[in-house]
Amino acid sequence: MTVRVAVTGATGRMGGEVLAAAADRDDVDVVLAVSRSAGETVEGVAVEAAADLPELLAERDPDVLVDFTGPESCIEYAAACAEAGVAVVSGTTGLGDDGFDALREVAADVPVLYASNFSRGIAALRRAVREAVPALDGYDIELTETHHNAKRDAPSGTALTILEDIDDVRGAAERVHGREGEAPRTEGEVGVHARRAGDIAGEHEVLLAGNHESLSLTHRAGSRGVFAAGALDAAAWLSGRDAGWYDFTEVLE
Ligand SMILES: NC(=O)C1=CN([C@@H]2O[C@H](COP(=O)(O)OP(=O)(O)OC[C@H]3O[C@@H](n4cnc5c(N)ncnc54)[C@H](OP(=O)(O)O)[C@@H]3O)[C@@H](O)[C@H]2O)C=CC1
Ligand SMILES: O=C(O)C1=N[C@H](C(=O)O)C[C@H](O)C1
Repeated sequence: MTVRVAVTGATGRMGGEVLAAAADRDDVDVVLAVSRSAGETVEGVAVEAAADLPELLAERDPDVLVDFTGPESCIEYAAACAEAGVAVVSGTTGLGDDGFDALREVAADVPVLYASNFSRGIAALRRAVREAVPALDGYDIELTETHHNAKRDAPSGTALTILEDIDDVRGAAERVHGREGEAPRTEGEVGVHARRAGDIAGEHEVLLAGNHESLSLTHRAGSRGVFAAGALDAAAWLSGRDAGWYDFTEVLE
């Protein structure tokens, strides 16, 4: 079955990657691509006005919308999907508690699959972290993420997800964002470091150190294509499901 896909933020880095990845697959068909500035063609797809999204959803009847945009637009576009009965796959980060609450409201009406990272490698890293942290009780933990110089939010959505994983298995910890001046480590804190440089697609390292040893769990995305592929796998998986909140790990099971 071919899943009819709509893409928001079509002129953005990830929007373009999703359109490029979709062109190489026969399980998805892009029926709509929108941007705040209509008129461009991206990967051979004509980009239409995001302001017309409600009407365009009714007219093109996509099964799933794939959204990599900004926190405000993600919620606006998802609300339009709730009205139109269109499922939502979103990887937009920086949503904050209010944004997640709003997205969960959308999930009362349509299926919503959210992931701060659509790579399989990060899913595996998260499993490894959840195993390593309790196995290395008392070890210091430092989390470092590195991204391109145009990224808006810090720390990355993936870093926040990994921090939640650590809290889940070890109990809530104090997070120390960078250090400066007289700043000795306190027991149990997790150091969090965000680097921004060049066009790095995304790197995350969890460092555990203690007992005269250290363990470093590192993931590097070689290109944004890995995220686009995961998001389209999620779209194909989500189509036709009941309204509700879904996780990328369910796609990988
Ligand atoms: N979960 C994952 O695996 C991944 C998540 N991301 C996340 O995806 C998001 C987009 O990243 P990226 O593509 O690099 O960013 P870009 O800035 O390149 O693209 C985002 C696009 O979203 C649209 N947009 C941005 N702000 C607004 C707004 N206020 N209102 C309406 N539209 C807006 C714009 O598209 P237009 O002008 O066409 O409307 C913009 O080009 C980020 O949150 C990033 O963290 C990125 C990679 C992987
Ligand atoms: O903005 C990006 O580029 C990325 N954002 C996501 C995040 O915030 O974790 C995922 C990926 O690392 C790329």
